[in-house]
Amino acid sequence: MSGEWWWFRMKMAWMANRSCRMSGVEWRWFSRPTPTSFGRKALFDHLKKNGSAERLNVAHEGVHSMQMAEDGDIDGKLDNPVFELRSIEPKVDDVPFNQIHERFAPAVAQMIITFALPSSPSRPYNSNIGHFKRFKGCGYGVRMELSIAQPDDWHLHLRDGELLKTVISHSAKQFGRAIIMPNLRPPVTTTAAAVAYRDSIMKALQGNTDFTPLMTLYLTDKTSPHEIKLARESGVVYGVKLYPAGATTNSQDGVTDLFGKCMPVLEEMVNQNMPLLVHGEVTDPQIDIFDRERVFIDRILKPLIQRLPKLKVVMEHVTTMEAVKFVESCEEGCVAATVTPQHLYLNRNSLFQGGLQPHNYCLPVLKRVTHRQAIVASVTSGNKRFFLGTDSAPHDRQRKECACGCAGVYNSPVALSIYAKVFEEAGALDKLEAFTSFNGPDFYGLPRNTRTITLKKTTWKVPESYAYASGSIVPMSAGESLEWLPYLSS
Ligand SMILES: NC(=O)N[C@@H](CC(=O)O)C(=O)O
Repeated sequence: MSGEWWWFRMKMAWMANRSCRMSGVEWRWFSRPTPTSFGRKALFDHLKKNGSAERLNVAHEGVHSMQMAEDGDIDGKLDNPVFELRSIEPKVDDVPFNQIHERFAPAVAQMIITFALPSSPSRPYNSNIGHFKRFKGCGYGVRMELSIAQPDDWHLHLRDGELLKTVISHSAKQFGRAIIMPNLRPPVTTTAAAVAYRDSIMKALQGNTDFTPLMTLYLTDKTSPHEIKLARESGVVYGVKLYPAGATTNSQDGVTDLFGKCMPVLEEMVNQNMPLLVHGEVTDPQIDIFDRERVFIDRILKPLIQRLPKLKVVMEHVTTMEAVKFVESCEEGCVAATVTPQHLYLNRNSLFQGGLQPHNYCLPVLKRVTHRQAIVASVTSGNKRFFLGTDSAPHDRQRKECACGCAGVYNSPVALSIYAKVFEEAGALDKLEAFTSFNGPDFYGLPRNTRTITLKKTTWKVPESYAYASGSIVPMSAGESLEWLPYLSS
């Protein structure tokens, strides 16, 4: 090769319904010139002659994309690429191509693999190199991208004032819509307050109308059934949040008498098909903090659902195997759950590793690894009852790193990268899109987003903090390297 880097990109539309004919494909690409070198046409003629039917399917996909690449979106020249493609038997010393298939094929709307064919080290070789090892004796890289329907965030704390202005873009850059939690000070207890809060969010968005806040009301013992009617009529309120009084940040005005004073409101919510969004922890000081979710299910959630089987309920930020089992046992479409990045990715060791870690402290608190594993198993199984809800909950650094630190993990900037990582590690990237982008709107009876977002498998470093006028916020995984960087298509 002529002292240049050769790039070509093979773009495979591995749609779900095409995946089976890909099965069993085993390809490796060798970049170095070998005794038999081919131009592009010769390569595919060769494939036709030597490949099996399945292999030819792959080759045809390849032909399309090479032509697309030639049309100019590729970095480099393709006039007469010289390379050899060999089919090989499974085995040997590096990651086989069929792992790409195993991990991605059923899933992914689209995957782009970039092979860099270096003949000179003059260009940086390691940019965009994915997690695939280089093949022995030859250099090339693989770049991967997942394109999925744009996700929504079904549990988000945006706060107000300066904090709102600081965090809003992190959500609006990635998510189409978000359920906005009402635990401000004072809490958003009326439709009028929800409308006003929505206005301030829209203002903070500074003209970005692609992001839609879905407002919620904060349930109290005093909420009236009439307020639920108003909420429904407003067209901007999508749920009512139940905070047991004292359970978490800004919950002091929450509910103390669910089965008494709140019952008429809950009945009206059934009439209005208005979902109840539940912070599922008891506040009984006798109950160990790690058991509060489990006990809540027995004492509150099960009896509630028995009394009002048609009430739509979202168990927010599930953290235990009991919670996922319970949600799985309920009627699909009636009871669902949001799942945060931290409860899928961390366990309670992360609170204490190397000293107290306040930025991993949230409520419900992180649990044992066995709970995390159970949540991962349910969510990555493709169960429609589970969907993305970050519970991203920013607090000023000083309010986290102090003698009595607030609960809440700020995860908006890293959420999609972490979800993708968890699904990838579970071998379930094919289930990611339903979790991030389909199950939520389906449950809420809203249309799925039509835009797409691309997650690029490239390493990026999470900032240590985000500064704002009165302080700074420390994100989840601050300073760590992550992959799967999201880009919204314009
Ligand atoms: N998750 C948290 O730890 N904190 C949330 C409240 C909540 O959802 O519990 C917050 O508003 O800070």
